[in-house]
Amino acid sequence: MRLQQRSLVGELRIPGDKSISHRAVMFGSIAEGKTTVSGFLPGEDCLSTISCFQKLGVRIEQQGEEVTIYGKGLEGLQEPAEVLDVGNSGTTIRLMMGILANVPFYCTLIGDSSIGKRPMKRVTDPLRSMGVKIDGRADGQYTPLSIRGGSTHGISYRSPVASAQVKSAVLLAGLRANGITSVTEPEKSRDHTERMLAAFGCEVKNEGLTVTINGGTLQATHVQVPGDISSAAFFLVAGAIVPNSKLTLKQVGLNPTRTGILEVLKQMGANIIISNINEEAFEPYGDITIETSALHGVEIGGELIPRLIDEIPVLALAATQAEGITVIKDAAELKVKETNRIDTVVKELTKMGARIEATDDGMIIYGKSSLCGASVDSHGDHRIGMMLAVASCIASGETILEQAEAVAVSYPNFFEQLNELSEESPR
Ligand SMILES: O=C(O)C1=C[C@@H](OP(=O)(O)O)[C@@H](O)[C@H](O)C1
Ligand SMILES: C=C(OP(=O)(O)O)C(=O)O
Repeated sequence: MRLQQRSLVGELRIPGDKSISHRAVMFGSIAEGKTTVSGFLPGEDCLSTISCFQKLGVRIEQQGEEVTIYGKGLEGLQEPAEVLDVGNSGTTIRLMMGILANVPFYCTLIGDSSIGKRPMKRVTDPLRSMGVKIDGRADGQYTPLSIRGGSTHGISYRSPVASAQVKSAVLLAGLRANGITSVTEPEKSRDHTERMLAAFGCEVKNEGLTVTINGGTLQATHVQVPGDISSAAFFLVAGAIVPNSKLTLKQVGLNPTRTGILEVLKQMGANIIISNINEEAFEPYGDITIETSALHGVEIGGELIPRLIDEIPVLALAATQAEGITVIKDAAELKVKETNRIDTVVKELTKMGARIEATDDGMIIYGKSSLCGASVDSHGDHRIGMMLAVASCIASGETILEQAEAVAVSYPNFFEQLNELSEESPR
């Protein structure tokens, strides 16, 4: 795909939150009754979740952003005749394993080549200690994985990583476990599972960094999915770094476990206004306006990292346009995402003229540098692809993006929206 400089002005409706869309389908599939979902993200990852639950015998109808799920409870799931293919989606495989821990039948789980490199022991270890039978490559570290659940018991699990996928898998496995199941994390990760379990009528206790569940049955409900702040992040950074830009992003999720990006951009000096906030919904949302801003470098680490983990590639781009040095630390988790995002960010932004170094747990970016067009590659990672497309908006000359189609994993209409905005003020 060929891309070039442009300024960005206008209003956008950001597509539905990926984490919440996955959970709406999963929880609807194991709830009793008809769950309806509006604002669903029809991205490839969430479509993989739908397809897996259909193979587990759940009737699910999806038309664009509207989904209807005819749940018959956990006991309504059926042993699938085929392998469950999660595609590129870590959320699908890890949360689904937690759900499959509750049922006494056999499933095999596979994914694409990226999923084949992502660590699964973080989930297989605690689930095995609950009594689930799991086998897989490298003793259950990698796909293909096979799982047979059934009679399990609760555990008090202290997770070594702040991961919502690990936390969710263990909590979901606790739904039919004998006794109490709790998870304690080193830092607070996104809490969509806890909020949505409560919305489906299941009691969840939150105490500091510990979440506890004492079994539970889910009742169908309606889920309204807000816009995905991780998708909005690309336009937030674009609005801040592209000259003569002003963007308003409508109805974006503002769950505090996800809003680290807003805190960091403000700290960097970005002009951000949040309006029309709705706190009544089970997931808060509001409109975010951002305009071209003079940014300066910052240090990003600690408890902030899980609250902006997926936004780090695009924050690294923002840092190339900030005066001074930006240090990103405590972010070794980036190495086990769709790609090693420390390596792919550094490699691709260097091609465009950025001064950026990889460290063991993050990166150091020396701003401000002028970026130039180059031949760059998403490496099949949606977030790297979108970050590079935003970089092309400020780069001199033409940028050629290989494997641009990867963006469909989380943001199928990303290029359409980018083009619509820049049509209003071509340069
Ligand atoms: O639970 C979720 O929906 C997610 C949790 C995060 O992963 P980890 O749990 O591995 O941190 C995040 O990076 C991913 O995009 C979505
Ligand atoms: C890491 C991501 O997703 P997942 O873990 O679900 O593949 C992401 O969307 O950036």
